[in-house]
Amino acid sequence: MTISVSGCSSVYAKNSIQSPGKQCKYTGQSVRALPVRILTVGKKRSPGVQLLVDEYILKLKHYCSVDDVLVRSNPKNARDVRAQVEDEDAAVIGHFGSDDWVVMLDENGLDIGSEKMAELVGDAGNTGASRLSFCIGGPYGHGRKMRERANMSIKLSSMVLNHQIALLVLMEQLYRSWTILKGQNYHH
Ligand SMILES: C[S@@+](CC[C@H](N)C(=O)[O-])C[C@H]1O[C@@H](n2cnc3c(N)ncnc32)[C@H](O)[C@@H]1O
Repeated sequence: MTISVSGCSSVYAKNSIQSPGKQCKYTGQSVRALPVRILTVGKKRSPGVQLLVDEYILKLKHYCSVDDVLVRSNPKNARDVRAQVEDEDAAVIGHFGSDDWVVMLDENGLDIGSEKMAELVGDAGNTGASRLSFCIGGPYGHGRKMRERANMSIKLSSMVLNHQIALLVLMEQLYRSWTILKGQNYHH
């Protein structure tokens, strides 16, 4: 099942007190804030990345709760890539509730801008889901089961990113999304 993330307006409200930047269809409306869970497949994180992750979790806590979960890469020490990806899929999917709205991060996913990302966050609150989950794959990406489970797949760039960099870009875009939804002066 997929959702549409179209229809953002980029009208700039010059006379607004908050002087918001580009807007989306939910700007100024009340949006149901689903708790967010981000699952990243990988090994131990670098301290520098962890500092930034913690900083964005603090920023995001003004808007929604954020659960940052590191899923161990190759959890069963499989010897071939296919088995490794299947094991990683199973480990990640095991963290999802049946009513999670799951967004898969993938370099071949849907190319959306920041306003549409804000709409994705707003739309997720209207799906009936109880949590918005994002998943970032391991060194070989996601497998078939994850692709079947995900409600949608998005790209952050046309370039392939290291999973730790993908996590940071995702967190910054979630923060940006909330400032767009709230009409705050961050996104220009
Ligand atoms: C090192 S990449 C894996 C690349 C691998 N070629 C693959 O098959 O996906 C690890 C993870 O980071 C995320 N990622 C990397 N580049 C991305 C991009 N441009 N957009 C969205 N997610 C990306 C994806 O979740 C990917 O599974």
